[in-house]
Amino acid sequence: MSAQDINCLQNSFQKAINMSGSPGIVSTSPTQSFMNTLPRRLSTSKQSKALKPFSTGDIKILLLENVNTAAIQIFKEQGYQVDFYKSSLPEEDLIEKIKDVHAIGIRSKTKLTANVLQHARNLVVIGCFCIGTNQVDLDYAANMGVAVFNSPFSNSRSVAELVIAEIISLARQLGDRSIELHTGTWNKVSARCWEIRGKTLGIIGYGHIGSQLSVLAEAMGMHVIYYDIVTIMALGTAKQVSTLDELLNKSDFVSLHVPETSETKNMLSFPQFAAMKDGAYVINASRGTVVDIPALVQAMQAGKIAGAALDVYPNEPGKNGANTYNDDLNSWTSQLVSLPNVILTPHIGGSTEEAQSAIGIEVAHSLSKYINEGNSVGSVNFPEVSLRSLDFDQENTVRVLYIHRNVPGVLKTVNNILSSHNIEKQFSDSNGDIAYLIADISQVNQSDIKNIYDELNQTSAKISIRLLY
Ligand SMILES: NC(=O)C1=CN([C@@H]2O[C@H](COP(=O)(O)OP(=O)(O)OC[C@H]3O[C@@H](n4cnc5c(N)ncnc54)[C@H](O)[C@@H]3O)[C@@H](O)[C@H]2O)C=CC1
Ligand SMILES: O=C(O)C(=O)COP(=O)(O)O
Repeated sequence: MSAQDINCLQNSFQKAINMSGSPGIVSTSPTQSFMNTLPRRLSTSKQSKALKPFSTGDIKILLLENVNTAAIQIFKEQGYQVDFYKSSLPEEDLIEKIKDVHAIGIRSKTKLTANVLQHARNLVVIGCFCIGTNQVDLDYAANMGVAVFNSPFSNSRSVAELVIAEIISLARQLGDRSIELHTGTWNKVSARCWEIRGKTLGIIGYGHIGSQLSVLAEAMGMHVIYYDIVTIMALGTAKQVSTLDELLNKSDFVSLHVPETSETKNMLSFPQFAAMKDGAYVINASRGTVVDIPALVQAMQAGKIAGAALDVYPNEPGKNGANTYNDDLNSWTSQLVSLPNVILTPHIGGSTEEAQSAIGIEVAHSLSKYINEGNSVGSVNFPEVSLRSLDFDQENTVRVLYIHRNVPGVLKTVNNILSSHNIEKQFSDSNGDIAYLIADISQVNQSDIKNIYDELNQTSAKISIRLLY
């Protein structure tokens, strides 16, 4: 019987977060603990200092940014309380909402900064229902004992297909022809319209999306070169080049597929546009900070760049609607929209039915497994630890989930505390300053549970503790 079948329970603890110091200074103080098996539905009191079992029905999850219904269904099947919003929330509303939830699901828009996370008293896990995790302060979350999960490749194909469409659209000036005809102008031209066969595509960042794009582009007869900070096996007949400049010098189309980092900020700016071929095209479906848009505008006005497709922007509106994309958000908007052969899309690279439902299922399962079993495999900020499902058939078994600072002597201390019980299985790993131990212990009486919790809670390296039973 799996832990899910049994609707295994989760603990809870109230986190009192002391933000007077660095992000690393996070103290947790339990006000409750939980779990039991399904038939029991016991109430919990947030004020109580005693350990009280509670059901998955007590788990609160906040879902923002129109996370797919497949995820909502999975969470509801788990019995969690789901609070769902179509858009992101203004920061003050987010701070209010995040205070009491155990889990939050977001997409690329919601910024989970230290300033927001410090208010999260009960938070156990964050789900990014997308690829990028730059919107979350991952270190801060790890130091709070909060694991973060994403979906590393469920929307890669959707992005690659969009980019293929954009390469052809830019080469044939499709956007302009369509706008002209929508407004009554017949403009049949072939000047500076090209086939893409035989042209060179330069891919910056040859990861999941870049390499997928490479295969599709070659299938249409393009030559592919790529630049990446790591050496990556070429697919098909693509070739890795050793410098960004070499890629820029040789490419007819340049497409960016790097994450948002300090190194990728303004990766294409004035010098890089100057290094590109005359009449080249630029496509950015990675992150808005990667292309210096005023520099792009200038390069296009000068005729150096013949077209651009942008899916992402340094500032993006928090919700759909008219007049959300204007100069109030980005000072260069009016200049950009007045240029010919510029395709602007509202961050829809991963927005397909296929991608969104696959992401919904994948991330919802990751979150449920972490909440119900403590399984952190796939987490992007945490040691990856799992144990096979807790054996609920065996009486008096408790799973201990202990997140702690990665300092010497912790295992000895913890195992001393657990030593009067039978440690059935145990696994521990570390990731930088954070370490995570899972242990299943048997021969534990109900009366022992609070003692174990209290003793673990007094250990100096502890970040957070959950006991599942
Ligand atoms: N427009 C949209 O809707 C979507 C946008 N994205 C964005 O696309 C990005 C890439 O996604 P994946 O391909 O899945 O990521 P990935 O992690 O599989 O690949 C990224 C590649 O970029 C390389 N890289 C990192 N820093 C670099 C640098 N300074 N110079 C050159 N190469 C560098 C890495 O080594 C890696 O090979 C995501 O981080 C996300 O920001 C992802 C999905 C949808
Ligand atoms: O997956 C990503 O990183 C994306 O950029 C897609 O973001 P979204 O889910 O559309 O907000």
